Amino acid sequence: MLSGPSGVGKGTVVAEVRRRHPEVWVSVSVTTRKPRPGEVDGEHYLFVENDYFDWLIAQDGLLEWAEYAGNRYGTPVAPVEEQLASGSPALLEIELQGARQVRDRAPEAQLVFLAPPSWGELVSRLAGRGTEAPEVQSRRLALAQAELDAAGEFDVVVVNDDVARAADELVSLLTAPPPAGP
Ligand SMILES: Nc1nc2c(ncn2[C@@H]2O[C@H](COP(=O)(O)OP(=O)(O)O)[C@@H](O)[C@H]2O)c(=O)[nH]1
Ligand SMILES: Nc1ncnc2c1ncn2[C@@H]1O[C@H](COP(=O)(O)OP(=O)(O)O)[C@@H](O)[C@H]1O
Repeated sequence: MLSGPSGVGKGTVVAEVRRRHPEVWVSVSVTTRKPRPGEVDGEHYLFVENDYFDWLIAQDGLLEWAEYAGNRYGTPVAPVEEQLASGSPALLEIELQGARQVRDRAPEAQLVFLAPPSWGELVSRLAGRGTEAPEVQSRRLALAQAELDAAGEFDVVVVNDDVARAADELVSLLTAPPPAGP
């Protein structure tokens, strides 16, 4: 499971993992957020209405869900269970509250935190992406500060200095998790 502050490069690193290792299975989340230009329904997210999200919660259809910066995001449980039953790992890209829920529900899950090389680099990546208005960026950066403070809750911290290197490190963690600590 991969978490990290907005703009650190989670989407970019996961896309690189898929490009290099098409065999890696990545969960597609549902969200009430509106698609950004270039985002494909069913590929990046399943974009849904609030009512449908409520229905999924009522059906126990989500492994975890959270509200983040004014929108809701959740992991459909059935595909993840199917994937794990097949004996192969599942990669979930989710935010901190969701990561905590998964940790409580599945203590064997491996939690990976993607960290920026520096705070300044995070700010400039988020601004450079240019998909959010400045006030939305500020909101996400305030959340980012809290997320960085929680990095110690994760099993592994991967620094996204270089996309290819970070993607390789993530794949090696998926295929050969480190031994459990004491
Ligand atoms: N809890 C939870 N968080 C999710 C899920 N899918 C995406 N997220 C997180 O929601 C946050 C906002 O995602 P998004 O709006 O796509 O912005 P971006 O990560 O900055 O590109 C990010 O931290 C994602 O990792 C999910 O299924 N559950
Ligand atoms: N290792 C990297 N070095 C430089 N820029 C990066 C790197 N990883 C991602 N970026 C850029 O940072 C911005 C945010 O990346 P994105 O994947 O959208 O982040 P997240 O999904 O964590 O919000 C994008 O413009 C992306 O091209």
